[in-house]
Amino acid sequence: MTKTGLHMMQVEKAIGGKTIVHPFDLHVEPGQVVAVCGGNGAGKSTILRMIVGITQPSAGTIELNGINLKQDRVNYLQQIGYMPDHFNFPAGLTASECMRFYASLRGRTASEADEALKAVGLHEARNKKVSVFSKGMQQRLLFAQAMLGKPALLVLDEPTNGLDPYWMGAFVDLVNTLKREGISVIFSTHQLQAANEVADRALFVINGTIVRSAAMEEYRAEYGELALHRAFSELFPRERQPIKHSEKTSSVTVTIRGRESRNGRDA
Ligand SMILES: Nc1ncnc2c1ncn2[C@@H]1O[C@H](COP(=O)(O)OP(=O)(O)OP(=O)(O)O)[C@@H](O)[C@H]1O
Repeated sequence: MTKTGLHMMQVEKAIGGKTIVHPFDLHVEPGQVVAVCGGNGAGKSTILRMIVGITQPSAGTIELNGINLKQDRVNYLQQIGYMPDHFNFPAGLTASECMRFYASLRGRTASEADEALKAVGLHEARNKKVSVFSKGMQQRLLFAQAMLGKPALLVLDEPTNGLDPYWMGAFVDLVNTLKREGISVIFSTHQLQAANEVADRALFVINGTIVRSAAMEEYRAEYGELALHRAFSELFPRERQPIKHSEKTSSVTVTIRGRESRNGRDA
């Protein structure tokens, strides 16, 4: 039977002899929303960039709906929409021209491009040049291109950066709509409020190690409201300390310093 969702097994990244992301396992189910949280330079973007095939893992296996990234890259990538943390849009193009360009690259129609622009509230601004867009508008355009064609998995790097409170709320609504359609979403963020509101599961990354991965119910049971803010304050001071092997995980297996732990117990 085909495995559904995203499966990352013993994935790690080292550059020039330095480990940027320590080995970890992660499963994202269809329709599940996962937040990747952590401070600057923790390794969040590197994890996302490995999922979208921009950065090649040094070891491990990545599969989406049974398709292996390494063995069948084209079909694997067709299932993914990616929003990078920053991007230089082609100079001189309007929002509509940009979206139609992305749509043509992905074999999607102009009306799908228009629908995606509407979904992020850029329909009125469609004939404006992207070069005059505010940061928040550019973020929404990047989100729209990632959503094009409703891929199985959306990978969003800092999607809420630059969004005002209204669009932060709209982001939560949009993600919830995608989730209801069975689309999985994994996103990195420094803004724990957005993660609190929309995630089903949250990972905390410190110095390239996933120190905790748990369902939101688990965080809420432990910390109550604003669960991720409290979890972050508890985990963050440990940044310069050795990571203990007893870190709790939920259904995800996390490998810390080369040893494997499932649900907080040795596997
Ligand atoms: N190509 C590279 N060569 C060398 N080091 C790199 C490379 N890419 C990333 N790194 C390092 O890996 C670490 C993790 O970087 P990454 O961009 O994944 O962090 P991040 O959690 O997304 O940070 P931020 O929140 O600041 O965007 C950083 O120390 C970074 O300097």
